[in-house]
Amino acid sequence: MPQYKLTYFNLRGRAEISRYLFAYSGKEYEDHRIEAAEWPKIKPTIPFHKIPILEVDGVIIHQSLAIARYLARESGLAGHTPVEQALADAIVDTIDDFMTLFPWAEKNQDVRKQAFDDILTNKAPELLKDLDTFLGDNTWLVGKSVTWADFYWDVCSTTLLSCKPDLADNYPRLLALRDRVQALPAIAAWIQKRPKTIM
Ligand SMILES: N[C@@H](CCC(=O)N[C@@H](CS)C(=O)NCC(=O)O)C(=O)O
Repeated sequence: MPQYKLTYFNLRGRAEISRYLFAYSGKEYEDHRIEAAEWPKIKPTIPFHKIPILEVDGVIIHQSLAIARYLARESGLAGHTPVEQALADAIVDTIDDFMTLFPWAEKNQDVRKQAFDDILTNKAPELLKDLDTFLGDNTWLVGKSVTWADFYWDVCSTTLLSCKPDLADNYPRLLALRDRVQALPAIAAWIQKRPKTIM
C-alpha cells in the first residue's frame, strides 16, 4: 500500500472530496492540515505553489480534482465504463465551475457578502435545476452505483447550504442524494469524526 500524505489548510474546501475518497476506500493516509500562518513559509517549497497536494510515496500530485480523480480510479469510484467516467468527470467539472465563481479569498467582507448573495440567489438556481434534471429519479448521478460525482455534490452542497440553508429546498431529489451519500457507513463515520471547520 503506498504512503499517502494529503496537505491542505484546516478546512474542508478543496481537500474534502479526497478525504471522502480515502474514507470510503478505507485507505490509510496522513491528513496534514497547515495553519494559515505557516503557509507563506511553505508555499515556495510546493510545486505550483497551491494546495491541496497529495504525496504518493513521495511523488507530489497537485490540483484537487486530479488528486480526487486518481483516488476515485484507484477505488472504483470513477465510473464503470469510459462513458460513465466521462459523465462523472463532466458533473464534477460542472459543479466545480460553479464553485469557482465565488470570491473565496476576498478579504473585504461587504464585497464578499454581496458577491456570495448574488451568486447564490441568481446563479445557483440554474445549476440546481440542471443537476436535478440530470439526476432525475436515479439513485446516483452516474450509472447504477455511487461515484465521486455524488461525493462532490455532497461536499460542495454542504458548503453552499452553510451559506444559504434553504438553497435546495425546491430540489428534494438533490437533498435525498445528499442523504444517501451521508448514510454510506464510511462517509457517515468520517463526517462524525472530521474536524469541525467553517468551510
Ligand atoms: N485549481 C486548484 C486551485 C488550488 C487553490 O487555489 N488553492 C488555494 C486554496 S483553496 C491556495 O493554495 N491558496 C493559497 C495561495 O494561493 O497562496 C485546485 O483545485 O487544486
